[in-house]
Formats: sequence, structure tokens, C-alpha cells
Amino acid sequence: MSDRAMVVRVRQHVNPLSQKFQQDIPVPDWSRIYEQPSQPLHLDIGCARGTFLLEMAALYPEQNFLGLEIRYPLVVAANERRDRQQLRNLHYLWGNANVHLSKILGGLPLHTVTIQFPDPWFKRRHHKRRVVTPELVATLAELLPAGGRVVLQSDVFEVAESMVQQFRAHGAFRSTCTDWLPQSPWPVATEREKCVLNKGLAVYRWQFERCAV
Ligand SMILES: C[S@@+](CC[C@H](N)C(=O)[O-])C[C@H]1O[C@@H](n2cnc3c(N)ncnc32)[C@H](O)[C@@H]1O
Repeated sequence: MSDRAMVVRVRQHVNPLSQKFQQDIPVPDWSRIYEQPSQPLHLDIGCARGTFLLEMAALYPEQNFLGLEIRYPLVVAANERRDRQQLRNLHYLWGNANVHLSKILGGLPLHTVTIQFPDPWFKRRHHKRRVVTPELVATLAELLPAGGRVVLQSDVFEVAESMVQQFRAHGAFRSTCTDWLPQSPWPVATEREKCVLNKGLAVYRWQFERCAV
């Protein structure tokens, strides 16, 4: 079946604070997932259908890629696409970035984290559902080694600014840029990014590096 025919219909947003997304999740045996588990890992938080990582994994076989997504049907469909392309350096996992990161990443050589076009949750009373929180930043500071990278992107200025402020507020991260990046650091655009760029809208991007302790 073609990828076009495999379009998976899912709810547009889910509430990451709801009880069902706090439960424990099974974490795979990474040595059975990745052909070379010791390769540096790029984690994409909120990968949706996973197209960005599918293309990145084919371009960079010397890295491993992990897409974390809270909407289960998208994860199943993304892993099916990965299997059809026979990529052994890519996996998609169902989980909540605000709950499961430490459990998922224990033992994996995390090097790069992308948080791209996260759900904006515009209403003030919903801001607490946004994926970037001080706790998420602190968890990433623990999991990333010195020199590890965090790339943030959003088309919503307020969301981009809030993400940048939270990473800036944590002493473990330093900006590698002094202004919004004019271009993506990646040769591949995300699904949302393509949509935004096609409409001629702006994208706000920033990059951080994990400092040495
Ligand atoms: C607007 S989409 C952007 C998808 C993709 N990064 C892109 O740029 O095209 C945000 C994604 O993050 C997922 N998401 C939201 N909160 C999450 C959480 N706490 N943990 C994991 N994924 C989450 C959503 O289900 C959604 O697929």
C-alpha cells in the first residue's frame, strides 16, 4: 500500500496532562532496535507522522534517530513506514516527553534534541500543556552530554520566545546564536515547517549547546 493510502486519521490535539498519558510505558531493548546502538542519538520530541526523521535517518546512517510522539496511531504508522524503508537507525516511540524521557533515554548516547513546531496551546489556561517546561529543560540538561545540541523551531513567536527563555534560564545551556537563525540547520523540513513556508510565514529558530559541567 502506498504511503498516501496509509494516511492515519487521529485527533488533532491530545491533552498531555490527562491521566492516560502519565502511565508507565514499555521501553524497548535498544540493542534489538538499532543496528548500532552506540551511535549518537538524535531525539525529535513531538515527531507527529515522523517524515522529518525518516528523511534524516536515510541521509545520516552514522547517527540513530528516535521520534517521540504522544498520539499512538501516528507512532504505529511511522514505524510501518520505517520498516518499508528498512532503516535500522530509526525508531518511533509512543510516550509523553514530560513524563517518560529519563526512562526512555537511560543508556542511549543522546547528542541532539529537536523540538519543532510544538502544539501552541494558545489559551492562557492551556499554557501548562505546552511541551517545553522548566522540568523538561532540567531533564534534558541531565541527559545531554557537554556539546549536545538542542534545536527549537516554531512559527508562533510567543511559543518560540517562551521556549528560548526557558532554556536560557537554565545554567546548563548556552545559545550558539545571538538572534533567530535565518535558516534551519537541517537539510530537511518538518511537516509543519513545509506548510508554514508554503504560506510564506516566518519561522523562529534557535540553537543551544549543553555546556561542560
Ligand atoms: C504541531 S505538531 C508538530 C509535528 C512536527 N514536529 C512538525 O514540525 O511537523 C506537535 C506534535 O507534538 C506532539 N506532542 C504534543 N505534546 C507532546 C508530549 N508531551 N510528548 C510527546 N509528543 C507530544 C503532538 O501530538 C504533535 O504530533
